Amino acid sequence: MTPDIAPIAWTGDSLRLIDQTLLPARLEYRDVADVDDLVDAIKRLVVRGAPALGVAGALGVVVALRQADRESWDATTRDAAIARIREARPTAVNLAAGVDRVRPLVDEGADAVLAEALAFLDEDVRGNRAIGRHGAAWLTARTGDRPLRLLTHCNAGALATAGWGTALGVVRELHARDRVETVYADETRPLLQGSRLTAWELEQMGVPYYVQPDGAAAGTILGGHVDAAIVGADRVAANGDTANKVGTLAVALACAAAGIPFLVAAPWSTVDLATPDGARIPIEQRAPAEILANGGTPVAPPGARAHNPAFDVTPARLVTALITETGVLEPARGRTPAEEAAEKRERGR
Ligand SMILES: CSC[C@H]1O[C@H](OP(=O)(O)O)[C@H](O)[C@@H]1O
Repeated sequence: MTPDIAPIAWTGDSLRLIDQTLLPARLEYRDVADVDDLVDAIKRLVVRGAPALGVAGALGVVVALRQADRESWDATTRDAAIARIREARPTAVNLAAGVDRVRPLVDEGADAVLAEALAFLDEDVRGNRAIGRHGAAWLTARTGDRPLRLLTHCNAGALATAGWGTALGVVRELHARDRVETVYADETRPLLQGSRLTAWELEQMGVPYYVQPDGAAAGTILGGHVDAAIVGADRVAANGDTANKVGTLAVALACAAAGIPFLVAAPWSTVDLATPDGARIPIEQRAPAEILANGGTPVAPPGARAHNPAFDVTPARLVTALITETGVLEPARGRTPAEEAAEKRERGR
């Protein structure tokens, strides 16, 4: 399925990425044919968002194999390069899962790996469309037929996936049904994925929205201006605890205090059953300069220290609904991904 906004694609020779650090001012692409380039692109968030990182990981193995052929790497050098891609960012389980999805095919060569990676890309887009349908159905079943006022945090749109989006995929589906009154998009300090990327996507969709400071979210929610919050995820633990962009926990707490739904939209590729709970999810700590400077200009005194976690963890008891491509589970009511996965396996037998 060809996505309308394709943040990641294979050109035949290289991995083509939308350079998300330049949006919304400039829509430019970066063609990556070198492992060092890809690791840099992942670390600098040229490509970002858990599902997008998964596909970048899978296609990144093709990049490594093609480079290994060009530069006559031995297997040890090749495997070390693949490991560097896999470990480029720690929190989104999708990156490792994407590499692991194609890793068994490495000895069959780049073409076999590419076929599997492109199948993975297509699965992600299809899954996101299903997430949109399941999320829209869950919300409309609980809110009647009035248009909804939604709140998002960070960017979980087409740009964060192989296409369509997860949290914004639900917004797109609701918008297609004329069920969105407005969206409050948290700007999402420090890298502004909300004001730069979510706002850009909402403009493309024609959805009315406000950009707001992250610190305004609780007041907007408790002020009665929001019917539901919907966010993405970078890793969902087996018990339903969810890691997402820093500031998400505050949104979830405000939703609980206001008695409105807090929804997480994520494909099963973001669920990590090997991680039992949120305490075991590795949280990426990013550079102090992202906090202490603005566009390279210091904003804090020279001696300032920074605490810059890229993510926080929302406990399952605050997650009203986890929207996946196979349906909706309700962790706050005790339904865990581990239980759901076990039942899916039983049904599959
Ligand atoms: C659809 S998952 C998007 C998820 O990833 C973002 O993190 P980053 O921009 O640092 O890659 C953020 O947590 C989003 O919710």
